Amino acid sequence: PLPSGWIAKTSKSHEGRTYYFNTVTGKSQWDAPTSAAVAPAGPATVRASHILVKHAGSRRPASWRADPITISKEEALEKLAGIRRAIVAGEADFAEVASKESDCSSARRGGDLGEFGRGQMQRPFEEATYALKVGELSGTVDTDSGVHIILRTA
Ligand SMILES: N=C(N)NCCC[C@H](NC(=O)[C@@H]1CCC/C1=C\[C@H](COP(=O)(O)O)NC(=O)[C@@H](N)Cc1ccccc1)C(N)=O
Repeated sequence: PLPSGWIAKTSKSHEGRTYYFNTVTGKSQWDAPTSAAVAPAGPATVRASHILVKHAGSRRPASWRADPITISKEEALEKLAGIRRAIVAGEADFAEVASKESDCSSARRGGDLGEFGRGQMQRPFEEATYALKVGELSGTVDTDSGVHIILRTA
């Protein structure tokens, strides 16, 4: 059997040759994976809150806060850096700032996204969250939705 996370697939472009696809990392390879090759999966689910600042390049440049959202990505990064500094300095409470500033519908829950497992969030968001210890605050994380800071809560 294949190590967990891997599936065998039949290649369409190489006369039906079998190849191997890792459903966690999205990697494909010709040779059968050995168990050492499996990426560390980490816990089945994590819980996090986030603050999302969208910008003109966001995949959906609109939110409960503003429609349309027209600030540039640079401005969004500056805004988020200011928010992060205030939180780290203890001058602002994460949930309070999320409820006022986050362009995600989770704003109404203080940024709380609830629990999620691998494969649910956009990859950069997932990787950043799984890399955090519980209670740790991420740096700025870039996804197609915009720029985020993430607080891992479980
Ligand atoms: N709990 C889930 N599985 N819900 C589906 C998540 C879909 C996932 N979302 C993301 O990866 C980013 C990072 C976190 C939020 C988010 C994006 C957007 C905002 O960006 P936009 O889509 O306008 O570009 N907010 C959401 O999705 C919200 N439903 C998240 C949420 C809100 C309230 C309660 C729980 C979850 C994706 N694969 O696109």
